[in-house]
Amino acid sequence: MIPLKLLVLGAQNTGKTALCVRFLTRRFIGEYDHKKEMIYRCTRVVDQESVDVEIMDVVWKESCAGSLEASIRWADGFLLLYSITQRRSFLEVTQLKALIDQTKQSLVVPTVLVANKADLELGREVTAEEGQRLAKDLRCAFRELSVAEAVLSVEAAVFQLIRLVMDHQRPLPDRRSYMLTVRHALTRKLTRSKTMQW
Ligand SMILES: Nc1nc2c(ncn2[C@@H]2O[C@H](COP(=O)(O)OP(=O)(O)OP(=O)(O)O)[C@@H](O)[C@H]2O)c(=O)[nH]1
Repeated sequence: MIPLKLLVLGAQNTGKTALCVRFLTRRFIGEYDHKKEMIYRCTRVVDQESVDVEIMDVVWKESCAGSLEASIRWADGFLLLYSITQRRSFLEVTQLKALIDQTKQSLVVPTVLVANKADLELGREVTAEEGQRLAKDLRCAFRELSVAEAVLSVEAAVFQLIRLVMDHQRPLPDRRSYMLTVRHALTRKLTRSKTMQW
């Protein structure tokens, strides 16, 4: 089976490695000393289906635009991270998403925007509402969480992305998002024709 490829992206110090390690081992390890790009491999059961997953953790300092684009081309889905204690990392998300859309040449790219370090409320520089608004603007799902404190939220975010990718890879008429669009269009049409009968 071809593995499903996820890329974790975000500014420096947002918790990218912490999130990968948390998802794979369920443990939170405070400090990491890895200087190379890493690809983690695992198998998870999603909706009764066994799925092979590869997760790439890009080391920010090393990633020049060219290699970042190569990593984006490699990936099927994206976890875009920022830290709620670092407004700069929040502002960088827009640029990263633009690079993803441009590289993928698509406006529908499975992406979950993750606002990390929710345990550091005292140092908060970005509100949850701002995160939600940005996610909507950039056509992403949104999760605010703490990799340090909540393993279940980390799993939920990654599983949400896996489902988005699986849905995206289905033939068009089988996609949940496609079906929803059709359903909404039909409902609108029905409502209009009922209004006309009155
Ligand atoms: N309080 C808190 N600290 C966190 C959380 N997630 C990560 N950290 C800390 O934030 C720092 C950066 O975490 P990393 O996982 O190395 O971040 P990174 O994005 O991979 O960093 P680069 O590899 O430099 O790009 C570390 O000191 C982590 O312990 C969190 O949810 N809460």
